[in-house]
Amino acid sequence: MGNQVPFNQAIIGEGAFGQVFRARHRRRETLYAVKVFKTQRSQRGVSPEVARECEVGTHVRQTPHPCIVKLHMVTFDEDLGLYTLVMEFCPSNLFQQVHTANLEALSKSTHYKPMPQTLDWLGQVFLGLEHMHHRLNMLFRDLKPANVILDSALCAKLADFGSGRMGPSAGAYSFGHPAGTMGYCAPEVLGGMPHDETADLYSLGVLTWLLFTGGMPGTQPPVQPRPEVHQHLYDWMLLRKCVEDNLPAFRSVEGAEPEDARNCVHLFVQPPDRRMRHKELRAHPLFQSLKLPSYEAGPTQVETWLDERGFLKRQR
Ligand SMILES: Nc1ncnc2c1ncn2[C@@H]1O[C@H](COP(=O)(O)OP(=O)(O)OP(=O)(O)O)[C@@H](O)[C@H]1O
Repeated sequence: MGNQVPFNQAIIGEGAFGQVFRARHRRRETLYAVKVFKTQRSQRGVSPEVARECEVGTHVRQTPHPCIVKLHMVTFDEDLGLYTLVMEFCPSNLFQQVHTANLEALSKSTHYKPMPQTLDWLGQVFLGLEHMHHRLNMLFRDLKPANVILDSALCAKLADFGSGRMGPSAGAYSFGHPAGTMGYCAPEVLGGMPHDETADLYSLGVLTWLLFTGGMPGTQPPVQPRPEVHQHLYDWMLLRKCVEDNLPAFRSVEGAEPEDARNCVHLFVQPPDRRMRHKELRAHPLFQSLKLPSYEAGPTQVETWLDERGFLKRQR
């Protein structure tokens, strides 16, 4: 990439703190995604949010995992005051997949049909979270479909560390506002209460529900605008009601029974002390057919498992 300046046409997207560009290596044909953080000229140094994202990114880069986006470089240019993350390029994400499946159902006046890879994607997200929680002692805190990106072999990877943090949280908001995204983030995070890895597992429950039903939590507008935390509790109650009443219905997915999926989501959307943890999820009937690599497995064994299931990107 050297001194190449990305063209406008190569912008992939924009987050609260930076833009993501697609870039091609000059000699090799490899594509990269480059996240460049916005800085304000008047400001001395970068914002604490950006510094946090880069700190978390640096840890992820040092101990990589096949189910977390590969970070090639985390750089800081002192003269320009510019932080940059260079990542592997992933052409799609779970939000796009669910959205497309919903549009297809609408256009054919039929019901949402989950992608056949659904269970594998959930297994991959689970492994990425397990690595973050237990190997890196880190919380992700913004698990949602748009932050699960898919590489060219359709392998799911966690991306966007802007809400991540090292270790559990005592509850206070780090940057004056709660981490995460409404509808997906656990009520205790939004309520400013202490939280740990079970907060990410709550979001995994929402993601599971979404992939199996195509539904969107919180899409029903509240009668009156509510403070954020009330809106979130409303989302939580709505989701629990949906799971209990089977609305919208859990659909069949290759290798998984809809009833197992519903039971699994139910165990995730409980209050934190009653939520399933990693060990229980590994033993849950929904995940057993995946034969997940053991917790002790290193990246090579995880790659072998991905290869056996048809999700390994071939190096060029
Ligand atoms: N490695 C990647 N490959 C391809 N696209 C990516 C990659 N990383 C991020 N993107 C895409 O770039 C866009 C912006 O991502 P980014 O993480 O900056 O922001 P966000 O999640 O949209 O917002 P925020 O950071 O405010 O939560 C998203 O559409 C995301 O899917």
